Amino acid sequence: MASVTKGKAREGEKEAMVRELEEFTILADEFKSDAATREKEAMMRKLQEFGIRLIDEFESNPATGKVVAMENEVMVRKVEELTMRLVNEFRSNPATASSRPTTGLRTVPVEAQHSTTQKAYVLTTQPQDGAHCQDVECILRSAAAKQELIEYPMFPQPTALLASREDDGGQGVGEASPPYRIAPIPSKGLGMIATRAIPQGSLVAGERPLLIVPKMQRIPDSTKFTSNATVRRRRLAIFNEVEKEFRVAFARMDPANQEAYMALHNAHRDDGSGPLLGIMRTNAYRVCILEGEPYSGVFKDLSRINHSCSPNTIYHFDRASLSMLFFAARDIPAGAEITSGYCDTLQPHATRAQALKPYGIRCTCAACINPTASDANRLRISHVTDAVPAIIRWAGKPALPDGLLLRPTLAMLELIKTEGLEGDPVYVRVLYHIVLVLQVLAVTGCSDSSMLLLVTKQWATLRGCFAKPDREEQTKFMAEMESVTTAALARSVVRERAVESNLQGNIQ
Ligand SMILES: C[S@@+](CC[C@H](N)C(=O)[O-])C[C@H]1O[C@@H](n2cnc3c(N)ncnc32)[C@H](O)[C@@H]1O
Repeated sequence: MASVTKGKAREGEKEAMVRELEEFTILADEFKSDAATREKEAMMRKLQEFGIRLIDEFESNPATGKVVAMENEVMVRKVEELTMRLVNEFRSNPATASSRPTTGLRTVPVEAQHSTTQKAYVLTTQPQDGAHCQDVECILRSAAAKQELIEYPMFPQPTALLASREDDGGQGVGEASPPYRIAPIPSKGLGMIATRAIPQGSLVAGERPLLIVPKMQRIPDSTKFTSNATVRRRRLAIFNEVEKEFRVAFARMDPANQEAYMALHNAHRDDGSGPLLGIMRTNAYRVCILEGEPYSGVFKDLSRINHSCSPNTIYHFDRASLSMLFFAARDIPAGAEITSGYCDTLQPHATRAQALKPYGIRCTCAACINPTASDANRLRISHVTDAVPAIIRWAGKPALPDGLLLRPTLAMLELIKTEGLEGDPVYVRVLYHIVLVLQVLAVTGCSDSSMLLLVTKQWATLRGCFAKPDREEQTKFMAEMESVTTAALARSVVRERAVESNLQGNIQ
């Protein structure tokens, strides 16, 4: 299996691999109901995580996935190891051994393994804070997931900007209203249009989902399969069961939210997905992780945002307000379409085109129409790595020229802007590199502080558009700042001494 992950696997091989991994997940569920020990449960979780990540990678990018090839290989080896252990345990476990055939995963009978006591999911309406039409219907895997959702610090906060239905009847005009309207876009269906200029870093929209569901559709405990059920049949059965689950949650939703949900686009009408699942699969954003499991949500307005390979937004899910926040990645003029990236926009055109297929999208943006130069640019941009250690080394060596790192980092920033990738984390990373270099130059008196202030402000604004850094990231950031400042001070002392000795030399 590892050989097909080396980047250039054919479409059929990838599909087979995805199908196999889906089966691992099914197997994982079956096994879970029999797992008696902690070790087995931990194994299951790991296996599922790897399975989910791999399926994600391969579905979104059939050539290499979003991760680099090395990482892919390591992941696949781990999945293989875990699966072997799992299957061996399965066979040697007296509770399951007799019912397990020895002919591989495809023919594993499911019916003998289901726990009838295990509850499949928990339905809850959150946050119930009194905001009209702003409650979110949630299908959660467990009561523990619900606890994790509602025990988040400061939960529930109001949404940052109410959706247009709340304050001006959806007209989208006036300063208090959202700066957008939903309108038809040629050859894209509906889309989101800026009704006024939105400066870089400003909030475009804050909206709670209509429905939150687990991202991975699992086989419910009640599902029965015959021992020779094909993958396709199992898949359809899963779709059916999920649709039933969704229907129960849908029935609990506010009628206005039900109407908004059913009005959304469905690109999965012909693949066996029911209407509720089809709409979820077309419109969902990943929202949060609960009990280690990713969840998706669909939105009345945000799900109208169309794809671009040069998106003009940055978004993250804010757990405290249970809402998705969209920000302008660059200045958005009034009348421009507001867009997001449905795929990894640093990947080449061919890979992006594959990832967009499930949405029925044939992208006609500038980077897709004329991909040769753009692919080369994006490849260069994707190679940007953490340059902080290099900056610290440069700062600590006063003999190295002042412009050594500034010129290439500024050039990279321009390249990212040319490709319209200000919404990608790489842009913030390069801004950070420039801030550090300018700091060193300012301390050594080699640049004026106005540029430093300007770039620092831009970096801080855009950094705030992404999810808050966790404690580990914050600690790393503080340590980096300290190292750069220390190196800059040492550099400036050496420079001052050199100037002094030059002066003395001139006087003598
Ligand atoms: C999440 S919906 C976006 C809103 C949708 N346009 C609507 O009318 O509700 C995704 C669907 O929008 C369309 N779409 C999104 N981005 C597009 C693009 N760049 N070009 C063409 N169609 C696009 C596709 O039909 C896709 O399945």
